[in-house]
Amino acid sequence: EEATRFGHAKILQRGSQIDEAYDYVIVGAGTAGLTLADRLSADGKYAVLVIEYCYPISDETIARSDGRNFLDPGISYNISSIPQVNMNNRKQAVIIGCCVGGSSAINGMVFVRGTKPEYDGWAELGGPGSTWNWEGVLPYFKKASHFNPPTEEMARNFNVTWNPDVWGQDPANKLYASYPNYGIPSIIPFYKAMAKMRNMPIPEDGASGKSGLFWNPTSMDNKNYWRSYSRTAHFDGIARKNYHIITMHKVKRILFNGTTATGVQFSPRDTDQILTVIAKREVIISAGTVHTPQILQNSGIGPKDLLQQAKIPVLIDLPGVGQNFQDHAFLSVNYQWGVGTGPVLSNITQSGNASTIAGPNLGAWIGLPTMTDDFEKIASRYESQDAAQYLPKNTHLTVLAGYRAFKKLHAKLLRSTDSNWLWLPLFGTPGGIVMSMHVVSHGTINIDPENPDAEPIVDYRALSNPIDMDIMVENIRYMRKFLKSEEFAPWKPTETAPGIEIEGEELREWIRKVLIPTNFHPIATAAKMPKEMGGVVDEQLRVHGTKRLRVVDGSIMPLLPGANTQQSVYMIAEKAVDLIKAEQR
Ligand SMILES: Cc1cc2nc3c(=O)[nH]c(=O)nc-3n(C[C@H](O)[C@H](O)[C@H](O)COP(=O)(O)OP(=O)(O)OC[C@H]3O[C@@H](n4cnc5c(N)ncnc54)[C@H](O)[C@@H]3O)c2cc1C
Repeated sequence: EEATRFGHAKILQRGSQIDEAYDYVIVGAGTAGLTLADRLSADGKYAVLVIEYCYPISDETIARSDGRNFLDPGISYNISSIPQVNMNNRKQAVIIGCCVGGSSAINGMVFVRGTKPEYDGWAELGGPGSTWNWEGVLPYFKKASHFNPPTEEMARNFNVTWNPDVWGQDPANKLYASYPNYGIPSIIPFYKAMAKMRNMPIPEDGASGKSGLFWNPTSMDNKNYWRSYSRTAHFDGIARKNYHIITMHKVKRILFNGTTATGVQFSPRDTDQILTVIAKREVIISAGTVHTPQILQNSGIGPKDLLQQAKIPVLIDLPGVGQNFQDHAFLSVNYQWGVGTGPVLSNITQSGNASTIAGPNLGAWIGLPTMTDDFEKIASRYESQDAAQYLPKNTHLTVLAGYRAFKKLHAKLLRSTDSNWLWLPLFGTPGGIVMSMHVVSHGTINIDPENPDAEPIVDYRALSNPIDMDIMVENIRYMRKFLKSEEFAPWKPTETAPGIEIEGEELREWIRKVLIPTNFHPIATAAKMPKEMGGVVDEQLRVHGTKRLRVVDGSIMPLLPGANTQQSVYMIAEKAVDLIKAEQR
C-alpha cells in the first residue's frame, strides 16, 4: 500500500521496518544496484531489499543537473587519494555519487561504450569460453537503454549519424539515450578539421564498437531534456510490494555460514548499532569500485596480509580484492584564438534549448596508430618491460600474473586502430581536454588497517608505469597537430598552457603538475578474472571461493573500456540479471 502511495519502491528509514529475510539483498542503490533491484523484483516472485548509505534527494535537484554540480558535498562522498608521488605529491578528490541513483545521479551523462577489441579483451582475460566478448555484451547494451534518434534538424546541420541496429528501443525502458536539440554552430569547423586528420575513421555510430570521430548521445530524457539515470529508470514510478529500499544505512560486512553468504550486517549511518538481514537466495554487492573492496575485505575476503594487519579473521585469502584499480586520466591543453573570436558560422541557425547540452556530444575517440607513427615504438617498449617493476612491492604472484596478461592484451590494443587510447572531446572552442582512455599503471583501494570502517585508502599510483606518460605526451602532440588544421588558420590558435615550445623533459614536468588521474571512472577492484590471475569474481560474477555472493558494479570490469563507464555498468547489471535468473530454476 505504502509503496503504491509514493509511486516508487518502498523507502524505509529504520532498520525495524525491514522484513527479517529477503530473497535478494543488494548493497548500494547506485547505477547497477537499482537496475538489478528493478529487474529482479519485476515478476513479483522474489523479495528484494536494497540497502543504501546515502539518501534520496529531490528529483528536481538531480534531474535538472547536468553533472556540473558534482562537487556538491550533499550528493558526493568526501574522499581524497593518498599523495601521488609522480604528481608532485598532489592528492586527488575521489568523486562518487552519494544518493539514491549513486554516480549515475551526478555524472556528466556522456553515454558511450568501448570498442569491440576492448570487450573481446574482457573475454580474453576471463579465459576460454568467456561470454563477455563483444557479441556477448552487445545484447545487454541494447537491453539497457532506449535510444532516441536526434531531431532531423540536428542530424542535418551537424552530420549526426547513427545505426539503430546497435541500440534498443523497448518502449518500456525508461533509461534514455538522447541527443540534445541544440548544437553549437562553431563546432562545425572542428568536425571538419578532425574529419581531415590523417586516417581518421568516421563510423556511422560510435556505439557499433568502432573508434573514430562521432556524435554520441547523453543519458537524457528527450521529452523534458532532464537527466535519465538509474533512479528515473529503475525506481521512480515502480510500486511493488516486493521491492524495498532502506536509505541512510551502511553495510559493514557480509554474514556467512562457512563460505555461503547468508545475509549482511549493517548500521544506521554514523552509528555502531548492529542490524542484520537474511538473504535467502543471494547477497549482491553493488557498492561501486571504491566501497565494494572495503565490504569484501571487512568480511574477511581479501589479501591475507592486509586482513591480518587489520585483525580481521581471514575467510578467503583472495589477493586481488582492491588491486588492479584503473581510471581514465586527463589534463587540459589551453588555447586561445590569436586573431578575432573564432569561427561563428553564419549559414546555420540551430533552434532549441542550449541548456540541453550536458556532456560533450562530439569527440574523437582514437587508437594510438591513428595518433602517432611512434605507436610501434611505444608498444615494443611496453612489451619489453619487466611487469614486476611496476606493481607495489610484495604484490601477490597471482596479481602479477594478471598484470602480465594485461600487458599482453594492452600491447595488442596499442597497435589497434579500433581501441580508444585518446578521447578528444570537441566543444567548438580551441584546446581543452585530452583524456587517456586506457592506463597501464594499476593502483589499489584497500581498507585502512588502523580503521577499516573509515573511508578506504585510494592510491591511483598515477604514472607509476612510464608508458602512461609517453601516451599523455602523444595526446598533447595530437592536440597540437589538430590545432594546426587549415580550418583554424584565420584565427591563429595560440597555446597558452603548457605553451607550444614546451617539449621533452619540461613537458613531462608540466604533466606531473597538472595531470588529473581520474575522470571518475574507477574500475577493476573486484575484477572478473580467474583467481590465478588476481581476479575476484568468476564469469558469473560470483566471488571466488564463495557461494551465493556476487559483485555487480563497475568494480568487476577487468580492463577500462575506451569509453566513459556508465553504459558498461548498466550492461553489466543487465547481463548479471540473466546470470542470476539462470540459477533460479
Ligand atoms: C562526477 C562523475 C562524472 C561522471 N561522468 C560520466 C559520464 O559522463 N559518462 C559516463 O559514462 N560515466 C560517467 N561517470 C561514471 C559512472 O557514473 C560510473 O561508472 C557508474 O555510475 C558507477 O556505477 P556503480 O553501480 O558501479 O556505482 P555507483 O553508481 O556509485 O553506486 C554505488 C552505490 O553504493 C552505495 N554504497 C557504497 N558503500 C555502501 C555501503 N557500505 N552500504 C550501503 N551503500 C553503499 C553508494 O552510496 C552508491 O549509491 C561519472 C562519475 C562521476 C562520479
